[in-house]
Parts: sequence; C-alpha cells; structure tokens
Amino acid sequence: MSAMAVGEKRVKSIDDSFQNASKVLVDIEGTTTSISFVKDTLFPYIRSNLQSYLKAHWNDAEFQQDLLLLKEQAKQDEADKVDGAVLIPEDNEDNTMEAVAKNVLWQMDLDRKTKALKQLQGHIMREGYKNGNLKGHVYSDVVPALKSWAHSGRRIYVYSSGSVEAQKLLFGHSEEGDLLDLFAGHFDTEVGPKVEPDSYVNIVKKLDCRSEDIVFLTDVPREAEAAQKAGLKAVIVVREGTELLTEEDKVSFPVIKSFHDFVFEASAKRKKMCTNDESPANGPISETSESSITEKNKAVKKTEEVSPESAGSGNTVSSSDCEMMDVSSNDAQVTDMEPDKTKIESQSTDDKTMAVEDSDTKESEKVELEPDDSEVCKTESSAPESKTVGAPDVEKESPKVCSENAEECDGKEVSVTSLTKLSAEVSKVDIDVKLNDSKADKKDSEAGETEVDIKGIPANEEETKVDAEETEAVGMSTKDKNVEVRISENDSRDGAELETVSGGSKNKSVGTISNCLESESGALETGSEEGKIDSCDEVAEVNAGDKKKFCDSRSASGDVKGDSCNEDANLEETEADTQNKKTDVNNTETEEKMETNTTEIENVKGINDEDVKDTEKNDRDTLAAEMEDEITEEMESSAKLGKNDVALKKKIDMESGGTANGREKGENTKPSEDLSVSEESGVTKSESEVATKTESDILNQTSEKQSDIDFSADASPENTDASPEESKTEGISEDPESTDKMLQDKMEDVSDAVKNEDSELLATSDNDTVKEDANANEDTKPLDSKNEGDEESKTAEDTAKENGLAFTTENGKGDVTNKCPDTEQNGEVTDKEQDVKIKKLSIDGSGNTSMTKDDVATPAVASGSS
Ligand SMILES: CSCCC(=O)C(=O)COP(=O)(O)O
Ligand SMILES: [Mg+2]
Repeated sequence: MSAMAVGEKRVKSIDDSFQNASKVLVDIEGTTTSISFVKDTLFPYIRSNLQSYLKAHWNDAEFQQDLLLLKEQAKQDEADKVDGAVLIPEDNEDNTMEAVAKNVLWQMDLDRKTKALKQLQGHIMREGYKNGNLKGHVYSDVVPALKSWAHSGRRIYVYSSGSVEAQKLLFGHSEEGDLLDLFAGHFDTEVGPKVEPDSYVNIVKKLDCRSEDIVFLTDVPREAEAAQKAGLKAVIVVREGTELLTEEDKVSFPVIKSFHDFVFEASAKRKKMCTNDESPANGPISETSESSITEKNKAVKKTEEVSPESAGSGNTVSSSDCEMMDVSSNDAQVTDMEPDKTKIESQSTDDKTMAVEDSDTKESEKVELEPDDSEVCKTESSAPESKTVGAPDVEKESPKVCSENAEECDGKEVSVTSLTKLSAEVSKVDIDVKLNDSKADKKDSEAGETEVDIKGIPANEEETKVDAEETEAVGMSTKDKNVEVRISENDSRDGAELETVSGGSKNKSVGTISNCLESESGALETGSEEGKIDSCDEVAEVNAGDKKKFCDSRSASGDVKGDSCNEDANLEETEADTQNKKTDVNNTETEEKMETNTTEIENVKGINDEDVKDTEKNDRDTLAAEMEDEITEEMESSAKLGKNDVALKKKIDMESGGTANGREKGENTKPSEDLSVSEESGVTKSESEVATKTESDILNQTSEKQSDIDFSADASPENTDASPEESKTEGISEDPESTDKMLQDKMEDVSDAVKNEDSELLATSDNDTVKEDANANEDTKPLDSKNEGDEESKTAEDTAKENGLAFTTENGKGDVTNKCPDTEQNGEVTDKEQDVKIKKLSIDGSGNTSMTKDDVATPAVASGSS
C-alpha cells in the first residue's frame, strides 16, 4: 500500500494503480448522495407513507412478495435472537398489517439494510418519485465526475444497500435529471452485505473482471475494508455527516472530499474517438467534464491530512499514458432480460421498472447491468440487446473504445471502400507476417506472437527513415496465422483501411485504419474482429467488445459465423505455407516484370544500327532515354505519394481539429456491408486461391469491389464515392504493371533494410509498462511458426516492452497499448513523415498486436529499384 507523509500524518494516496482500474463502483448514501437526503427526506417519506401504502397495496402481488421477505426476515431475527426484533405473526390481515408496520419502523430505526426492508422501501418511495414529491439528491461534483470518468473509458456501477429499484428511482428522478445513463450497472445486497468481502467477490464475478479493475468509492470504512480485502481498490469519500475516520483508515485508503478529487486520465482512445460524442461511455459528456479532466490532470495537489471536517483529497491521480477499456461481461447471475427490455431501460426509470415487473424472470432485478454498447458511444442502429443469463452480454465492449468501436464513434470504423482509391493511388505498404513460435516462457508461449514486417514503398528518393517517434500499427486477427496485410492510404488518411488476407477464409480480417488525430503520426488502427490496434501516440487498445461487435456484424452480414469469429483460430501450418507460396509468387512476378521492362528498353536500344540511319539512331537513343525517364518518373511519382501522405495527414488533422475525427455519430458505414463486400472482393481467399493470387490481382480486385462501399472515415462526399478515375493520383503511372514492378522493387529493398536493421532497432528500444492480465492466456493458443529460428521471434510482451509499448491484456482478450512519446502528441508533422515508415508489429495469440516503434533507416529505395 502506498502512503505518503504529510507532516506527521500519513495518508494513502491514489497511486497509479488506480488509473488501471476500468470500473468504478459507487456507493450512494454518503457518497453520491447526502446522508441528509436519505435520513431527512427519503426515510421520513417512507415512514409517513408506510401505513397508507400497506393498506393500498396489501393485496398486490408485489407487496405480497415484500411481505414474504419481511416474514422470513422476522423469523430469522427471532432465530438469531436479535434484540428488540419485531415478529410478524400469521394472523388476520389487520394484525399482520400492524405488525408489519412496526417491524418496518423498527428496522428503519436501526437503519438496517435487510433485503426485506430495502425492497419495501423502494416500492414505497416509487410513488413519491413518480408523483414528483421526491427528487434524488446528488452532490454537485458527482455528475461531472461520473461523466469524465465515463469519458475516460471507465464504466460506472452502483453498489448500494438500497434496492436496485430504489437506486434507479433516485438517479432516474434526481435533482439533476435522469442520470441512469451514467451507470453501466447496479448492485444491491443481492450480492451480499456491503461489509462482506464476498459481496465484492461476487461483483467481480458478475463483471467478469479482475478485482483490481474496480475502484470502489464509499463513505463507510468497513465497506472499504471489505472491498479491499476482496482485492478491489477502495477510496473513502468524506461528506457531510459521514463517519469519522481513524488514522488507520487514512493510511489504508485514499480519502477524497469530492469526486473531482479522483481523476482518471482520459483514455487516449476516448479522447481521440469520442470527443464529439454526445453519449459517452456511460452517458453524455459535457464540456465541463472534458475540461475537468484536463485541469485535473495538470493539477498536482498536495496531500493533506484528512478528517471528516477538513478532508482533502490530497490525492493526485497520476496519469498513465495509456488507458484501456475493460473487457467484461456478467455471468449467470445477471438477471435475464428480454431483448426489448434493454431498450426500455434506456428510456426511463419508470419504464424500466415496468419492464422488470413484466418480465417473467425476476420481479426485481438486484443486479442490473447496462449493455456496454450504450455506455461509451451509443449506436443508433444497434439491435436490441438482451441480458441473458449466462451470456456475457452485460458489457459489450464496443470501444468505445469507443466504443470505440468503430462503427459508433465519430466514424472511426471505416469501410473498406477507400481502398479503391488507396490501392490505386498510393503508397502501398505490404506487410509480411512472420509467425513465430513463442517459446520464451509459458505466458508468451500461450500468447503466441506474430511478427509483422511492413515493407513500405518509399516516399521519396531521399534516404528513407522511420521517425522514431512515429508509430504506425497494424492489427489483424491473431487467429490469422498467415496474414497478408495491405495498407493503402489515400488522401483521406483518417479512413485509410487495412486489409488482411489470411490463409483461410475463416481468418480473413478486414480491419480499418484510422489516423491518430491527436498525434498526426498517421496511426493505423484496425477495427478488425481480433484485435484493435491503435498506434496512436497515446494508446492502442484491443478491445474484446470491438471484437464481439465486429464479429456480430460479420455474423449478421453472413460474412462469417460469429462463433468462428470469436473463437480461437485454428491455425494450421498450411496457412503459413500458403503465405510462403504467395510470397514466392510475388517475388517471381516481380522479377518477371522487371525483366519485361528491361527488355523493352533493351529492345529499343538494341535495334541494329545497320538498319537505321544516323538520325534514326538518334531517335532510337532518344526513345530509349525517354523510356528510362518515364520509368524514373513513375518511381518518383510513387515517392511523392509519401509527401502527399504528409500533406494529407496535415489536412485531415486540421480538418478534424477540435472535432475529433470530424465525424458525427451515425455517419459510419455499415460494417456488415463492408465486410460482405470485402468477402466478395476476394479479400478472403481459400488457401489455394491465396497461394496463386498475385498481389496486384488481389489489390485490383479489392479496388474494384470496395468502390461499391461508402468510405465513412471521412464523411466528405468526395471521399466516399471514389471512382477509379478519381482514384488516380497525379503523377502515378496508369500502367499498373510497370508501377507494380517498381513498387515491388522498392518493397524488396525496404524489406531488406528492415531485416538488416532489426536487431539494432530492438536493441535501442526503451522499456515501458508491460502489463498482462493473469487471464490473458485463456483465449490464446500458441502459434505455429514458419519462421523458426527467426531472431525476431519474440513474445508480444517482450516486443512491446522492448519498444516502448505498453502491453496490456485484460480478461484474456488482450489489450495492447502503445505508449508513444509525448512528442508525438504535439501533433507536429515533420519532414520525417515523408519518409517511408517501416514498422514492426507483433501480434500475440489472442488477437493483439503490439507494434514496435522501430525506425529503420533504409536506403533510398527509389533509386535502388531502378
Ligand atoms: C437508493 S439508496 C436509498 C438509501 C438507502 O436505502 C440506503 O440504505 C443507502 O445505503 P448505501 O449503501 O447507499 O449507503
Ligand atoms: Mg454509504
């Protein structure tokens, strides 16, 4: 436990570990809400309405349920010989009613937290909320803080002794309006008493996360202790009327006076992708929350002695560069919910309550968790979610990551349409995937690793370099043992797409690439089903929700079965063989094309002098020279594209400016369509098909098909309807063969350069946070490797560590965060961006990719290729 001295006192601070928490669990009374409201308003209302309520609802089925619980509790109290226990005799209605009233008042006098009492209280207060007599109190700092936490990617849950229904009534009818969207779920004493560690263990189970993923905020030290014992992080909130804290409490728990004192570093992803999102993680995000985050992050507060009277937060939350989204789901204890119920839940508290009552499952849900899709970035078109017992549906990771997920947030999910333009006009980057057996240690072995070398086409003839501070990442299905990734970029870098072709159609992955708007690093991001790699300066995340959503969309589109999308890939050696074959084919074809061009030139040069006059010889020589020049020009044109990239990035970043990626919710294209078209396009190939496909074939096909789809990363019309003509970039040869040949040559050179520089690059990389979930290997399998002995064979974690990447996995899904140098965050675009970037990626077995930030100085490939 970390504690810091302040004067002679010591208090526990909110250390970095709190930043790693992806969930926040809040108590109500004394934490979000004043004790006074509960004691002076709520409870008095219940007391004064008790008798009339009993009379009015005695025969209601709902009350009869309450009565049963009260009787059971009374019997238990009697058995436990609880002092002053008021029994409820099986008598006539009047006597029983009188006894019930006495029993309830007695329990309330003791502020008991029995389920029987809380359930009835909830029902009685419901009328007060509905008729407007009651308005739930919420401290003024709560809503902005919750929003900022949600905006930072955290999910917020409630755990109160008050029944779930009472919780919803309070927040749904609060003085600040309906706040229910802020919460991803609710827990009451159904999971156990708040002073019992087991209760928190139950919550951890229900959220399917690690205990340390949860920060619990409460005003009661005993509750904090219980949570801490269960492994949660606990923070004590000091409000008016809350318990006096002991010195031990202050050393054991961070203490805050306001929710503002607990600041989460905003996830880069959230900042990047949801800036304009009106419906953030758990609810709307206000400007206030945004600025709050910023200010708080800048602030460095002094830790002060905390007392109920003058409790200061004193706790500065140090930020971590990269936050990750949690990956969680509820377990079987989550109440079943009809598909349309979730919809109802997103409407109003009252409606929700009705929905619960109408359900055939439980009359009152004690644990209710909102679908995650609704939390981060709501999708307008999402199908009704259902909470099914046993189904991990509670927290559908979207991504938010933003929800991140692509299709919902600011248009981060882009269609593959742009590849039409991209492949036609640009700097083509081929990524060869090398699959390495992970042998280092068990963890690594389980995680598996795929290393990816990106062979780039030079941006210009200058010495090709990779900016050490620029990172680009490409993600793909880790199931894809053999993955061919093509990245094409056009002047709509924000939506550039990534396409992967695996050996087997099952593993096909069509991801997306999006610019890192905040870094100008031209980050590539995939929204593919297996991994989401964000090479942005600040963060890269692989979100299971993205995966699920992606899988779902694919499944819906008939692209692939959801199961096959989600399940671990069965990697077979034949896939690797296919990749190797394909490489061979490409190499051969490249050589052939080279020969063809050379022959053409030689044919011109080789015209028999005797057959021509001097003037004709001159013409011949001129023609040959012209041909050479033409080819050189083409080469240079290709190189210029790199410059175009830089200009485009600038342009996009400028356009996106303070509006994230410049996209509004709902502007995204339909992933399923994208995918299905991709499938049609032949991106997904059988092994044999892939083996015999040339790169240009596949690219051409992709270009043709993808032109049918909207490219939504950039909503501008000109970027969404890319015709082949429009796709052409000035200066680019329209002869695909000659261009291909030259590009192939360049690729070869770059590839060599990469290989030669690998060890050096790895050696110069620094170390950053590497965190791996204990469960990270659940869904992973060792990858067979076709590159045994490859010196680059490293674990994803190792590679990440060596290259300054935060490697993070969660819940077995694996998150990879890419910590990028601060300098990147300045968003400066330098001439370096004109250089070819050769990046190295490693993909672990669970679909996560970490990218090295290796920068490779490569030869001037443009000149070398000719
Ligand atoms: C909706 S909570 C009403 C207040 C209440 O009944 C209660 O017991 C509050 O307990 P908490 O665990 O929130 O401190
Ligand atoms: Mg409390």
